[in-house]
Amino acid sequence: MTRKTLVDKIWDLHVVEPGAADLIYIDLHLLHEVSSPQAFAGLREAGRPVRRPALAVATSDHDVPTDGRELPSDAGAAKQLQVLTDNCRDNDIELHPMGSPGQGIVHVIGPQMGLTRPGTTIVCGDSHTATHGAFGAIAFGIGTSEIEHVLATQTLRARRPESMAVTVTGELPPGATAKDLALGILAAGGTDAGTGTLIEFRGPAVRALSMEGRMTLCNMAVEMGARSGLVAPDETTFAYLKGRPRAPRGELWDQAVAEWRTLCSDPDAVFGRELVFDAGSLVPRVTWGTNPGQSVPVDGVVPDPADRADPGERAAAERALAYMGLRPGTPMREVGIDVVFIGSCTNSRIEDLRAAADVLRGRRVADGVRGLVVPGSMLVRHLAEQEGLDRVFTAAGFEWRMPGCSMCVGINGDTVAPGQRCASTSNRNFEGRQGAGARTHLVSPATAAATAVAGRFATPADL
Ligand SMILES: CC(C)[C@H](C(=O)O)[C@@H](O)C(=O)O
Ligand code: SF4
Repeated sequence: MTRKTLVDKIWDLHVVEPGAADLIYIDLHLLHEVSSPQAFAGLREAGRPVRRPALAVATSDHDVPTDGRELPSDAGAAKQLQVLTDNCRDNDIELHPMGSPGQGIVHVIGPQMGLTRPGTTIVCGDSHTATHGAFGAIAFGIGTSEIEHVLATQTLRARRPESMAVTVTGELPPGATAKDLALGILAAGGTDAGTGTLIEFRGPAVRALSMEGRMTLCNMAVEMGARSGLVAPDETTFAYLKGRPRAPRGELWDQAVAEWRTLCSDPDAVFGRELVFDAGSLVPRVTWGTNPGQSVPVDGVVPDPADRADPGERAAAERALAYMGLRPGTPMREVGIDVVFIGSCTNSRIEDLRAAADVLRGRRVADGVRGLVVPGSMLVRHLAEQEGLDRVFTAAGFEWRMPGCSMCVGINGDTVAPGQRCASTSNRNFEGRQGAGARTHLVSPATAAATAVAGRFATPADL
């Protein structure tokens, strides 16, 4: 009887050469235009080919305009997209460029194609690679020199991460979503609770989440300082993957599922760290500060920094409130907003758009509010249009955009103006993230939609 965590089991299966940092085999390497150019340049200079081009898949997501233009107005962004195209062509790597049916945010297209699979190792030059962990994969972000190493060898030198268990007990109450759960766990544990670990999310409330909800949760594991997060695969995982274009078929499918069923932590596995969170009393949340751990219930108030005993925390809270332009004690429901962004690899999948559209059907955004819906991929956009969601959004006064990272990080030009307040379904509310001086409040898609209608923070139940 072993006492291994799921992370250790998957890791062990991938060790090519043990060491202080192991050399591990990488099953899937995802690429985008922002973090890959130098890695390809390094290979070229060294005269080395890409070792396993068939195990790499690239997409254009961060730089792409989402307003229908064919090229970014920024010359640097246009160049980056062209360089990715050239690198993929020269190295025989599958690319989903702007405008193509498979294009989308890298963390949205991997799962939707059935490329993201249980028990695999997945890397990408992007911190939110953790999203893929929802399928029971070890998936984490890497730096440029590591991208080059993976391209050249299909392996990576990496320290085995410590396993952390985040056990979510109880049941999510109606109205509370996976995003609220992620924000709740972050508020409870803080943004360093998982530093250096790989978090296994488990417990009944996690099992009850859809695959898309699990992706939202794992996406935000990195905001707890973790290298990544994962969820052991189960029937929900298999049902999601079955029939996807790149998923195994026929006999291979049956074999794969039989193998995937063995992927779980042993009952008495030892975790380096543990956090237990009760989902039973969770309500929709909204961030008030400048890190994702600083959130309160939507029916709460802006906290008072003076209540913090720790001087460092107090100073950080004061600084956050100054940046956010908020006064302690203000009910969040009285805080007016200028922009609502529904998108990003956290919340731009079809269930997210359905949740937002359900709230917006037959309603209008408040006067003066700008609303943007940016689907995570061309496929999500297409599915949404088939269901008529695009018409719900446009009738409500939202802009219906082309897929990409967009206002999550603002490098494609979709930004929030200085001093403006944005209710955003993304994962980071750092200073300047959505534009210089922009004030970001992280919320779920349902809360974002209700907030757009009310013009101030609101939940669907408030409308
Ligand atoms: C541009 C990219 C490397 C970056 C990341 O690593 O996460 C971005 O996706 C982000 O979310 O800030
Ligand atoms: S959507 Fe945002 S968080 Fe996700 S990869 Fe793009 S920029 Fe990063």
